[in-house]
Amino acid sequence: MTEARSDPLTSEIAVEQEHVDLVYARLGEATRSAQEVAQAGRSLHRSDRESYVREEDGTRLYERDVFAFQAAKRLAVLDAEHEGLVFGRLDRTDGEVRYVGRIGVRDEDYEPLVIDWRAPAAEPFYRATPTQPMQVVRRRVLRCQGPKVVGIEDDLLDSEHADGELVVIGEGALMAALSRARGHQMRDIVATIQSEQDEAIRAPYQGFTLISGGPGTGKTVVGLHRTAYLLYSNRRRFESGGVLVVGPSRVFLNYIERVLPSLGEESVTLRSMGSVPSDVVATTGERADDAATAAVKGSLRMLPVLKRLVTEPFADQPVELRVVVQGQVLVVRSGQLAAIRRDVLAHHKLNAGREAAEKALLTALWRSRPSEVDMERDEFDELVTGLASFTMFTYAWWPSVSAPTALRRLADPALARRLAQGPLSAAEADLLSAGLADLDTLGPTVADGALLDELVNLLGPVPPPPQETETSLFLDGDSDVSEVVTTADRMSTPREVDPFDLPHRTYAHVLVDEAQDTTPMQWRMLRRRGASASWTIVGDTAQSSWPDAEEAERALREIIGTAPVRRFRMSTNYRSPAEVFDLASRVVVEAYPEADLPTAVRSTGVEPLLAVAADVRTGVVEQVRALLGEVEGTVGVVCPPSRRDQAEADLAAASLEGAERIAVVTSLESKGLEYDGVLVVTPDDVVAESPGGVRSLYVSLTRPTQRLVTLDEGRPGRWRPAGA
Ligand SMILES: Nc1ncnc2c1ncn2[C@@H]1O[C@H](COP(=O)(O)OP(=O)(O)OP(=O)(O)O)[C@@H](O)[C@H]1O
Repeated sequence: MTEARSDPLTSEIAVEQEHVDLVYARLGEATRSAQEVAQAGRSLHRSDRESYVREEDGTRLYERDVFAFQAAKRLAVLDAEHEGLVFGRLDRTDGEVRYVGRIGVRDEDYEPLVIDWRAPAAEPFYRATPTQPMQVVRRRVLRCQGPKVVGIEDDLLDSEHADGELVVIGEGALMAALSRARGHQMRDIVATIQSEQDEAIRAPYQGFTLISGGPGTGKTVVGLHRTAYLLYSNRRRFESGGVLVVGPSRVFLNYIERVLPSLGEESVTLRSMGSVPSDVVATTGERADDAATAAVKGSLRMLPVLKRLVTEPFADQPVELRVVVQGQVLVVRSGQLAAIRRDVLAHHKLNAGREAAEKALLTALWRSRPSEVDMERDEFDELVTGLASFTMFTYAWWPSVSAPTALRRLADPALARRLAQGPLSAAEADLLSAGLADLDTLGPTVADGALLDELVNLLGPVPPPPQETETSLFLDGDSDVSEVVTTADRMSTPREVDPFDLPHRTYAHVLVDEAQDTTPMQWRMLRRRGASASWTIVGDTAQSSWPDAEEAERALREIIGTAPVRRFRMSTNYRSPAEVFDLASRVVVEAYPEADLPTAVRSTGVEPLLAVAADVRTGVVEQVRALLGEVEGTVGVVCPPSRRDQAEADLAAASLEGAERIAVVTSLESKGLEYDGVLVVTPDDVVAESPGGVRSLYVSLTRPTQRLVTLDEGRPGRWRPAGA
């Protein structure tokens, strides 16, 4: 007892535990009572179908139900994460004490026990500083595991108003949070959001909010917390309209996917850039193209090529229409067919044009009839459209074309060269066709996604299939119809059934992370999903993998148009130790002097290790073994694409202790991620094999939270800055 009193941390924890217990007890009560009300409501409906719950009961039922449902949902997530519902406390100059948490909880008298972190009353928790204390004397961060308080970190903001009894513990929550080892998933920062981050999080939703800043400045977490904030402050708009969060890769999404649920938000669609078009095409991809091919596929110069592609007739299409009417042969010849095609495509998308094409064919046939054909126009049309030869012709001559079927055609080098003449050089056209050779076997690459999306837009949705019996009549066997949409295509594009429907899903808010990598074609794809949305765009041009930064900028400016723009710059690197970031920034400024360099706040006293090995494969295993011993958390092995699989196999074969903490990634895949220890394998190859060159190496070098090791082959690499 005396011992507990003499230890200020223990007694302060006990005080906070009391309040946290109160909150959990209240939540338990509310959950039970909501279940009872819901149960009562259900039996009311069951016992008397004609009667309704009285309005006010209904509202209460709704409120409690929602409250308990939300609370139960959030608690399930929090328990799994071992993080607390209540994480902050403010002691104010007027003596008021406010607790801040992931959701707001009130007691029976409607007095707040905890304030939702997104509520205006919680703002001083994030904005108050010693120079502008906003009536806050002490800011306290509680560290909880589930409902148990396990730690406290205080910031004294206004010592003048602190009375003698106020206990201040720890050196501040931020440093404590930053020095903790990382797991394989990103954690929320709700307890330690910094003032400049808070401003971006709470900015109004309208127009475009652009958040920039160097590596590790919290752009991603800020974007995600902003999403949670927008849902809280404008729930009706954003929950019904939908929020889309786009990240660079599937690996990245796995890394961030817990952040929003831990903040109580689950109604958000997360998509990797490769899977954005999954609402309109069945197969999407995460494969990367090589640097040069990606540059061609991502460029706006692809647009005229795709436009030509959709109007280009298939090689095996019939060249002449012949039907027999009243014993007379009527013919529409190839020149006339071409004119009809041009005319219909001037007014219709290909997949919406068959009906108009049919009408034009009927008119052409009608005009060509000899005088022996003796019938009215209506009768003539009915007769001709009932002829198998006519229907078979129209399906073969005007097939419905799916986007993958169209894109696949560009794998033919001769066709690619012909259609690309002008916008692309012959060498670029060859890269394009070679880059589509694996489309059928391996599926699309990330860059193909935007091309497929553009094609869906140009072709229009594939119309519904004809009746089953007709399908087998016209689709089986005949080589003329080999390019029409296959049954597999049809089944795989279930959304493309209503020709009048907008094929793309649209959203009320779009968050684009790592936006510096978004190619112009991808911006077009994203814009279709957010035509009337507000946007948050997060990025750092110094980390761009896109070779033509100016073209990407132009594409973004075009999306923004005249909409209001708000800009925020994050200035502090919370991830990398100063020693690591110093090396990384020297590397990037040599090639990219305008890089926006943040200030690293933490120092570990350990310089990066620049190692050289005669044999890279054994070197990798040795260095990873050492790193596993030096850091508690994750170890990332960042490789050039050509060495990734080998490194993974060698590390698996070595069966190192702690192997579950290792992740092997390419420099491109390491975008947005972080590890406690990082080994960058052959940095010169990272530069040579990545579209962004030195900028991609900069990304790799800025992934560690603790230790950085680089490994050169044979001798010190050319990438090293002078003096390193
Ligand atoms: N206020 C904060 N409190 C605690 N940790 C923070 C804070 N801000 C950022 N961090 C941590 O810093 C690290 C980097 O954050 P994040 O990945 O969002 O940065 P980024 O700017 O997106 O980086 P990059 O551009 O390199 O991808 C994360 O571990 C994040 O949790």
